[in-house]
Amino acid sequence: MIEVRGLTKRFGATTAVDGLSFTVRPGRVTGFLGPNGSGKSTTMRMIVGLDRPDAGSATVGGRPYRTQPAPLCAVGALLEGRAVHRGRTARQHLAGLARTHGIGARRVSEVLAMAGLGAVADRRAGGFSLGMSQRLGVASALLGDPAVVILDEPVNGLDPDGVLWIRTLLKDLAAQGRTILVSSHLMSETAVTADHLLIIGGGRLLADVGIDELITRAGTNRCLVRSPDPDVLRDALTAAGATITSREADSLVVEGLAAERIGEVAASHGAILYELTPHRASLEQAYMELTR
Ligand SMILES: Nc1ncnc2c1ncn2[C@@H]1O[C@H](COP(=O)(O)OP(=O)(O)OP(=O)(O)O)[C@@H](O)[C@H]1O
Repeated sequence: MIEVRGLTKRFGATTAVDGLSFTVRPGRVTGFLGPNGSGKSTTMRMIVGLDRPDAGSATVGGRPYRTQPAPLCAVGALLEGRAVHRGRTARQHLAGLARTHGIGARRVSEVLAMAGLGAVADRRAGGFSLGMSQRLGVASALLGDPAVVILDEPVNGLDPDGVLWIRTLLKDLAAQGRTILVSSHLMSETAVTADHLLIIGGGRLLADVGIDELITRAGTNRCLVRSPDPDVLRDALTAAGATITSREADSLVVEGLAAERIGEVAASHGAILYELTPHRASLEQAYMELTR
């Protein structure tokens, strides 16, 4: 568990983080969302003791990061601009970190494989692409088998393969009961992986909310419905209280009814469904409205 209370950081006249309080719980992926410059990195840096707060506190598993006896085993963090000695190989880099915590060579090989770096483990990290460097950063974060994982924009620089890898990894880590905090400035990316969202703007908390609740709260319950019986469906859904905002050959955009209810209405009228997709654009809209 991560607990942040009244956290504040100023850089000269800029208040980067402004009285932030939130709790990040285990067993789920928490997305830390906000536009560029909203204070995500600064918050994460304060959680792991790299920046000193002007006010407030952050604890991991009940104690400040700086007082953790074996920090790598308590918190795994990937932060922007993490330094890797360019002349060292990926394995040497990890082995160096491992030595500071009495972690063995076997765990180094394990995290190299987990990060998909097995084949390049003995190449110099200086020649790594941005995506490979990100993978090495994630491998470093997981080295100590930490209960809490903090990743700052891990998708940056990853190819589609890498993006899929990180999504699956985050979900697996959460399913193992770990606490996962992952930042992004993109709702579309976060919505795929996160169960819960912390949305910030101007260093302040705008929302601490489950993804499903955000959709409901935004009141933009929109679904794309494809069917060979669009006329039957249009009439039945309208009668059930929905608004049809668009109609094409075999598809309808339906507002005001949850996907489950649309399915029930279709079944009770014997209408075949080819597709029933809750609109992710509505999440994007809710995010834009919150952070405007
Ligand atoms: N070391 C620093 N010195 C001066 N200003 C800083 C420093 N670090 C951050 N800031 C400022 O604090 C604010 C918050 O920055 P931060 O990097 O935490 O935001 P962010 O949400 O992580 O943005 P991004 O998505 O662009 O990384 C910005 O206005 C930034 O310019």
